[in-house]
Amino acid sequence: MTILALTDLTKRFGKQTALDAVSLDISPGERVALLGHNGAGKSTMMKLILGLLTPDGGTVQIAGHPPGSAVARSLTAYLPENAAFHPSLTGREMLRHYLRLRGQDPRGADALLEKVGLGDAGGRRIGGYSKGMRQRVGLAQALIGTPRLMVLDEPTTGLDPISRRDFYALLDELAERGAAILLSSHALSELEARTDRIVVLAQSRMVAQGTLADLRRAATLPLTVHLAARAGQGAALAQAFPEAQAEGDRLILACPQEDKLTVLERIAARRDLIADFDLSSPTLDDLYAQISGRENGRAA
Ligand SMILES: Nc1ncnc2c1ncn2[C@@H]1O[C@H](COP(=O)(O)OP(=O)(O)OP(=O)(O)O)[C@@H](O)[C@H]1O
Repeated sequence: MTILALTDLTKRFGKQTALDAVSLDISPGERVALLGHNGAGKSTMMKLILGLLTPDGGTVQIAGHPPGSAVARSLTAYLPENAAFHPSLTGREMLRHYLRLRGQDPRGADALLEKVGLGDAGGRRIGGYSKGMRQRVGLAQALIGTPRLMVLDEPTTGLDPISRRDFYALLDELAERGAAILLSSHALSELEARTDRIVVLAQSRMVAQGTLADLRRAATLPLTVHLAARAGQGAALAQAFPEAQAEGDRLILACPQEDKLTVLERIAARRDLIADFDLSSPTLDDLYAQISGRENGRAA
């Protein structure tokens, strides 16, 4: 089953193509990260999904319904990049208002506040909230009802590290209950363990998509091997791995994916010289830099 289906979705603003024939399906329980440089088309894609913009080509379907329709709206929750709230209302009053708008019992406000860690601040005016607290009000608003699709535009901007961790834990919980989640972010390192699939937009086109493992396989980036010599064996180790770079008393070796086993065999064969070693895969930052760099090069 698919909750969100984009087919050849295209949007132009005058001569500027903001989104170019993007197709994407998201299933219940999937957490998908949308990455792309400024102006790549992420917000445009989200606005098309919400029915706030009309496409120039292609289609959007939310559980089979057109975006902006009553059913699609009841299934979709949205957290905009800079959620704005009435500063003179308290967090509780604001959420009661949103609950009423969505035809729900306003007494649910306290449970929502509790859920996003604002249980103690519900009686204070939003004007006095920090940026992170306002972001949490936005998240609480997005949790009203039982959204099947959550569209979150840079939701962790302004959140401190603990709040980010709590935020992703909440997303995990929602995904476990079957919500499909599409979130954009520039904070790549925090997405590595927290999303099931990564979609990369560049120059308005989708240039890569897959799990982190898929992207790693498709990339030509090497793994990095760190070797630490046994006492007094630094020079001998450097001779055994002449292609490595020395950094203090450690050696750093770039290891192409296809040579992984060969390099491990060489390490095992020289265990007399090696006290310890580490093997690290390219990070999402490395992969993203490679993918978007490649595309920028193509566009130049
Ligand atoms: N209302 C609009 N009118 C004209 N051009 C627009 C409009 N909205 C977006 N664009 C253009 O479409 C392109 C994609 O913009 P979009 O806001 O979707 O990018 P983004 O990936 O969300 O960027 P950011 O990371 O900066 O939020 C940009 O070139 C932008 O200038």
